[in-house]
Amino acid sequence: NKLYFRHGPVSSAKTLNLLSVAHSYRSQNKTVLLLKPSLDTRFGNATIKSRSGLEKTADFMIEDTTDLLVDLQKPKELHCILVDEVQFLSPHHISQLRHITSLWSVPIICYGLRTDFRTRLFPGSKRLLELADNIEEIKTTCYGCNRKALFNLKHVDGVAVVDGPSVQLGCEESYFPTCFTCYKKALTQADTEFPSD
Ligand SMILES: Nc1ncnc2c1ncn2[C@@H]1O[C@H](COP(=O)(O)OP(=O)(O)O)[C@@H](O)[C@H]1O
Ligand SMILES: Cc1cn([C@H]2C[C@H](O)[C@@H](COP(=O)(O)O)O2)c(=O)[nH]c1=O
Repeated sequence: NKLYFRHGPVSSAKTLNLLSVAHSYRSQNKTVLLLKPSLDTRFGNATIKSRSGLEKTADFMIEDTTDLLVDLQKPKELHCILVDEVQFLSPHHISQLRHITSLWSVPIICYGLRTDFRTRLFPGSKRLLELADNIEEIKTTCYGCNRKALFNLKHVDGVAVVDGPSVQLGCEESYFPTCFTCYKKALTQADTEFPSD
């Protein structure tokens, strides 16, 4: 059974896609487990919510200390596991998900960001790129033009930034999906260098 990584920039409808897949399984009386990192508290602890307004409750929250191979209980019948905000999981949790696909014979579909606002891979996303059978891009347009968005531009008080911690929960007021050209332009306007190598 396969491990999937469906990645896209902020606001590309990743959560909407996850909720739609969950709905499809459940409408066929199939069992899905919805997982998310406990770090993501934006919409209340166990809520998986899309900007479209749709939401569902997570079945299991993954803490830093969670041992998925011990703490996650397999239901009698299980057809799929869906994981939201997967960029916040540790590489170890990603490895454990990889093992669960074969131990439980179940597909696992992970949704999340590939890179942070500094253009760097999140550690969990890096591990997924290494371990996933299937890597799919969820596309959206740049907020500044009509090209495809690739990066996540962070604004603080309306000014583009590339400094600060990788993780800071937020919505449209902080992060915008952008193409390379608009990302670079916003940094230039803020007198900030493109992240160095
Ligand atoms: N008021 C709205 N009604 C319907 N769809 C919306 C609304 N606001 C945003 N959306 C859509 O929701 C999607 C993004 O939501 P979400 O699933 O939260 O994305 P992501 O998980 O990638 O951040 C976009 O496709 C956007 O067009
Ligand atoms: C780019 C970026 C994002 N985050 C946070 C902001 C949100 O809480 C989530 C992304 O949610 P979405 O459903 O994909 O919009 O991640 C962060 O902490 N650091 C970043 O660099």
